[in-house]
Amino acid sequence: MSQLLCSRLYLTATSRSLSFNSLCNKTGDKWKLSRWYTCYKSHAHGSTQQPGNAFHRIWSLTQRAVRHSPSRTSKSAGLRLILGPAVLSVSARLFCRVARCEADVNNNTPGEVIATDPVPEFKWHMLWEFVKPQLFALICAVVLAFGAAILNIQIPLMLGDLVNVVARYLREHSGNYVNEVKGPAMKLLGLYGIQGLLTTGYIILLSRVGERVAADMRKSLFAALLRQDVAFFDANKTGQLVNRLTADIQEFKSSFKLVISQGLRSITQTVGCFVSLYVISPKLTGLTVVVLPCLVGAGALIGSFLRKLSRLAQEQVAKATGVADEALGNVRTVKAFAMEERELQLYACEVDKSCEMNENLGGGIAVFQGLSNMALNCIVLGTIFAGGTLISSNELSPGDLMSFLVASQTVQRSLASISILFGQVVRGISSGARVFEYMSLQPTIPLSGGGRIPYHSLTGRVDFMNISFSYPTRPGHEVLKRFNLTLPPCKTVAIVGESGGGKSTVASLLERFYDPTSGVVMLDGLDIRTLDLAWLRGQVIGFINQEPVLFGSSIMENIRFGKPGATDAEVISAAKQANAHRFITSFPDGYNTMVGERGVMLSGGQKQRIAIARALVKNPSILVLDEATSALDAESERVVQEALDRATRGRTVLIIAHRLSTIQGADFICVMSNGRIVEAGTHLELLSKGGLYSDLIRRQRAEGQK
Ligand SMILES: Nc1ncnc2c1ncn2[C@@H]1O[C@H](COP(=O)(O)OP(=O)(O)OP(=O)(O)O)[C@@H](O)[C@H]1O
Repeated sequence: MSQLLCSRLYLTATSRSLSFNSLCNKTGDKWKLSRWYTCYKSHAHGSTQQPGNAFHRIWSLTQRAVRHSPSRTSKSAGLRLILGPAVLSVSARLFCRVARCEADVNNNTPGEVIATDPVPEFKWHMLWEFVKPQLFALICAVVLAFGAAILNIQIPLMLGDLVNVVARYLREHSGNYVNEVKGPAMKLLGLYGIQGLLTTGYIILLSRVGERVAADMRKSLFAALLRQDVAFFDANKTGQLVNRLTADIQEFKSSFKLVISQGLRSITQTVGCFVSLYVISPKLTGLTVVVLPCLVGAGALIGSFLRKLSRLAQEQVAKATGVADEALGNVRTVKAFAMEERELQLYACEVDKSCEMNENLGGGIAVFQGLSNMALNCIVLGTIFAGGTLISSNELSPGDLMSFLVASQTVQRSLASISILFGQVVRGISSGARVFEYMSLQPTIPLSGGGRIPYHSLTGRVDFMNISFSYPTRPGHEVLKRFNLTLPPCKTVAIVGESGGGKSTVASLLERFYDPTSGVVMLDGLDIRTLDLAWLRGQVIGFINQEPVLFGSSIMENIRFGKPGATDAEVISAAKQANAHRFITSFPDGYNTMVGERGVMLSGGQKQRIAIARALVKNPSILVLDEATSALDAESERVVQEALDRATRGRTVLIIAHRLSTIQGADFICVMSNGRIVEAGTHLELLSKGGLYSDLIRRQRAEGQK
């Protein structure tokens, strides 16, 4: 409708010589946007006032500035009359809601929803490494995008030519109308066609480049994460790391594509169209130069509000997803405690909040689009009024006015997209910086770092010599204190003791998940820090813990995880040793049975036996059993224990156990307390001592009789 009205006005202005000077006064000086913005910033970020009050105060300042302006005109007053109350109420509500939403999100989980970590430095040389393989496609995309933008600058001028031809024909009524129009119209059509082709070309190339860069970054980041040592995963949440792989790389990819497509196009078009505007009419250009920045500034301000609202809404959606994720991931616990209703309420509460935020966002966008449409149409109107005056004084042709209108619309669109682009670029750079930061992290215990593999076959002797250790995440808390222990070749050594005494920590040091703060762990007389870590973990040490984690693939693949190149026969032999072959073959799909996510489709005892088979398939010299049977019922424990007894023959074994009944046959038993060995000997020797070990035995027997 507004376009129809404008075209009517355009026709009136170009056909009649009316004077519209009074309507051409500039209004940009009255809005005092810079003052408004400064006020908004100081109130929004520093003030202790209610955000809504702050907004009203800012608005009244603006109103006062408008009222006291000496050059008030009827147009600005009219605008203020129409827009003032509406904008005031809608914007104040929007402002309050943004502030409230932010407070909500901050209050619910402090420091978790809104990331406050300082943004690391963006590493351009790392980006270059990913862009280099796509350089040719990227250069082609840039050239095509640049070409499309240059052609876009030509369009207003050619449209003007076309209008001039029509106007001349109307004035002179000579020649054939179709012949007159055909030439410029065909040229214009050709230009549209070429521009369409260039646009298609650069978008295809750019999405290819973007996708490939993102895919390479994902692979590289995943490799970098897997390279890190266990201490890194103690300190970083899995969700955060997964977010780097997904959301951050997605954000970076979007920004990357946007900068090259929209950024390049918008800047080229803005500069080119401004030159065209100036060539067509310096006077009209002067008017545009005054009004446009004000509108773009206001647009950027509202846009930043909306982006903030959008970010908060996204974070709230992520929070709701987190609640659902946790409930579904732990569905057995939820059901066991009949907490379905509570989880539903929690989720519904988070979803309602996100719904409210998204509604606010939708409202904000609607207001923004309504206002910006109106403002742009007002500019068209003003240009037609002013252009009509120039036409009446023969300073401008109707075609030139048309060119000017189209070119100025292109400039407005380009400036608007540059302002949006700016925020996107900032977000993209910070996402990229975080991704590159993780990529360049070097593990303190590198998996492959030139460590050696001994030529001789191992005896399997292990010595913990004078070990002191604190976890990197808790440096002040010494878990092991000058700890000494020898695991003789082919013997079974058990560690027992109170909970939290440091038993599992000893196993972690042998696996070299961590390095001791002081002291050495020796394997066959060699410091394990000098040995090849992949060899040590992959071939020398087999590890079975209390809660075996299986992957969501087949039983065959899960056992083969212990030795990637193992033949089917090796896998089956390991399964037999682990007492697992019989139950596996009782399944309809046998070794191809899928075990479900984390092995949920198997019983605890079955999972444990597959884990034993997985450890045995690599035929390790050293076996570490960290409470391998403590989660099982009596019958499962019997079958698993039988498998373990067979598995431990001919190997050096370290058993960490709670249930003392399972380690009575060990060659040597150590009792740990507070990071030290306080008693050591065989079962009978320790019993005869009557110390901590016999205390523990007595307590467990008493508990068993209850
Ligand atoms: N990843 C870790 N980061 C920081 N501290 C840890 C970590 N793992 C364990 N600890 C701490 O180290 C101490 C020893 O833990 P460890 O797991 O070795 O004890 P444990 O004797 O095996 O206990 P339990 O018998 O209960 O399994 C505990 O105080 C524990 O809180």
